[in-house]
Parts: sequence; C-alpha cells; structure tokens
Amino acid sequence: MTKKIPVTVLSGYLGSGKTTMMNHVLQNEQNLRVAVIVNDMSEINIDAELIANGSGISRTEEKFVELSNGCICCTLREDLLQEVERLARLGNIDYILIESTGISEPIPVAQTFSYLDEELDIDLTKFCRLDTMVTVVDANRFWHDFQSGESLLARKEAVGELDERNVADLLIDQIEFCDVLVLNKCDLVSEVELARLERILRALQPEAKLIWTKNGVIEPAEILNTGRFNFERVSESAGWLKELELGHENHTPETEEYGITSFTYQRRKPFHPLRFVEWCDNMPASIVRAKGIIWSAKHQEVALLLSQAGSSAKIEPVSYWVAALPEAQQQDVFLQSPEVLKDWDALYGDRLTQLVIIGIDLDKKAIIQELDACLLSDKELNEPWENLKDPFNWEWS
Ligand SMILES: Nc1nc2c(ncn2[C@@H]2O[C@H](COP(=O)(O)OP(=O)(O)OP(=O)(O)O)[C@@H](O)[C@H]2O)c(=O)[nH]1
Repeated sequence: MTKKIPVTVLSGYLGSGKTTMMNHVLQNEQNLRVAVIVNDMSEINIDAELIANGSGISRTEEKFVELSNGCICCTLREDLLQEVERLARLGNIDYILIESTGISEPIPVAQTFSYLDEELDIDLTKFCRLDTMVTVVDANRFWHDFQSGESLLARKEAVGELDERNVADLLIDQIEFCDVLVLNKCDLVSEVELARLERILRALQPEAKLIWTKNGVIEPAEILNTGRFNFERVSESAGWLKELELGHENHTPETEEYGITSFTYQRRKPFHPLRFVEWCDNMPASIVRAKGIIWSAKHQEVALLLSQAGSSAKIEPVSYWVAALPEAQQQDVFLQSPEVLKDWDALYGDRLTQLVIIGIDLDKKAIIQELDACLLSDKELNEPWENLKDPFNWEWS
C-alpha cells in the first residue's frame, strides 16, 4: 500500500491573500515535491498565472492544475476528484496544495476528500489524507465585509443567479470550518484592532490555530504536514457549538476583554412564530453570531435552525422533533440515541429552544427580555397553536 498524499486546502474570501501565501510557501518549501491545484471562478485563471510567475512552478508542468470557470465546492467538484486522482497516480509528488476560489465553502471540499464518490466511483481516501484546512482572513476588510449586509450576487461574485449567499454567511462558513486560521494583512491594521479581531475570531472559532501574517509570510510547516485535520473535530469546532456543549462556566475570562461575550438562551416554551421572525429581522447590532435550535409553536413537527451572521439571518426546518414521530420510531431513536431521554419533558418531549448568541458589548438582560417577549404568553399557550399565522409556509412530507 503506497503512502497517502497529504493535502492542504486554502480557503478565504476574495482578495484575502491566498495566492500570496501559496507563492510564499512554494518558494520556501524545498523538501517536498508539491503539486498545486488552483481554482478560479473566471475563465482566465489569474491566480494560476500569479502562482506560475511567483513560485518557480511552470504552468505546463503535470503537477500544476488549473480549475477555472467554476468552484471546486460545487460546479467543479467532479473535476477536482478526477484531477486529484490523476495527480496521486502520477506518483512523483509528496504533497497537494489547493487554493479554492474566494467564494468556495470548505465543508463540501473537505467531504470530497473524506468520502467515496459513488457516482464517479472515486474514493480519494485511498490516495490522499486531508492534512490541514486553512482559512485566510483579511484583517483589514473582515469587519467591513462581515457587516456589509451585501449578497455575493450584488457584488457580482456569485456562482450563478440562484446563489443567494450573503458575504457574511460565506465568511462564517469559512471561519467555522478550518483548523488553521490565518489573519493576513496585519500590516494594514493597528495592534489594538488586531487584538480585538483576534478575540472575535476566537469566539467564532475557538479550536483552530490562529496565526497573524503580513503578505502571506508563514512558516510552511504551519500549514503543511500539520496532521491537524479531523473531519469530526473540525465539524464541531465552531464557537456557537462549543458554547452549546460546554456552557458558559468553561469560558476563558479573557474572551470578555474586548467586550466579546456569548451565552445560551434556553427555554422550554415555544416562540410565537411571527414575533420571533420579527425579532430576527431586527436583531440588536451587538450580535455577531446567533445560531441554534428553535421551537416554534406553529411548527410542532420540526425543529427550526436559526443561523445569523452579520446582518444576514436564515431560519429553516432542520429535523423532526422526536416527540412528533410515531411511537415505534420514537422507540428506535431512544434505543439508538438514549441521550435524547436525558432532556425529555413529560409534556413536550425534546421540544426545546437552545440558541447561542455571540456578540460585542451584548446587553444580555435586554436580549433575554426581548426573546422572552417572543415566547407564547400564558394566554396563547392555552389557545389552539395551529391557528397561529405561519410566516414560512414550508412544505414537507
Ligand atoms: N498590504 C497587504 N497586501 C497584501 C497582503 N497579502 C496580500 N496582499 C495583496 O492583496 C491582494 C490580493 O491578494 P491575493 O493573494 O491575490 O488574494 P487571494 O485571496 O488569492 O485573492 P482571490 O484569488 O481573488 O480570492 C494582492 O494585491 C496582494 O499583493 C498583506 O498582508 N498586506
């Protein structure tokens, strides 16, 4: 059995400094034969040109792959699979370094390396080992972009007309799924601002190694052969999930140094759907990230997921409440996941709101009061919930 080739994936919003960092690493890594995959949304792969010019690797080399006019997390996923398999079969490389487009989401890329693709019958886990997922953040623009409220479509950066993603959604996806977080362009920001940014990023992503860089200057060993990547661990590394799992008592006090705090709002009483949606549409600006499971009185069968980043908030059905399943299925769930019973309510079963809120200078008391005012009142609790207006009108079978 041949040795699996380690892979590092660079993600990060447009212009954050991925190409610059890639060039630096390729120039300074002398001991490994590195193959490079450069993904670009445009037809002309400008990043590939920049890398070929700056790294000493020729564009005509077999181990230099350009994937253009699409994104490896979606439209070019198949091409990525085939190219990685081809590179691995070449046999004369020690490492694969991938630069995704600035609008690429890291989770589907990581999945490509972690599971068999049944359609193409390619199993990259036979050839490769995902070693490190790096996200590069532009220290100078992050806060501006995160708060801009702009969509990728409005910025003409979307994958297509149907791409509804907001810039903040993308930034948060990239930050929450990585094991090395590089804060680049540190030369453009004051020390105080950098320290504050670091605290914010730490609250959003407490697990990844955080590195400050200027012009992408990084020790290659910080992103190559780190052995850090573990799909399950990285999937559970987001700050909101940690908050939910650990509770507030385990927080390091220094997180609060710049007024950055988090808490979990938990209630076993359903929200009035319209009042809750209105609150989501007018969330206090101090909230940087809110995510969690919502119990809405109008949606007795399904748990809803609220995911907010910056000024973008999305609510969608995420799974059936166990309490809404037929008795036989409930028993199956109890057998397979007995932990469900730990928090089981005699009347409402597993229906429960658990919402994590991360923010700067949060007025926790006021936010809790506002949220409590969105719950059903005692009078409403005793009225038929099915008569409540539905702000979503989802359909599911
Ligand atoms: N001042 C400053 N400029 C930087 C730094 N890093 C990169 N740049 C510049 O920022 C611009 C964008 O850098 P790239 O490396 O092309 O960024 P990218 O993430 O590859 O961009 P896309 O491929 O468009 O997503 C270039 O003009 C770089 O020279 C830095 O640390 N400080």
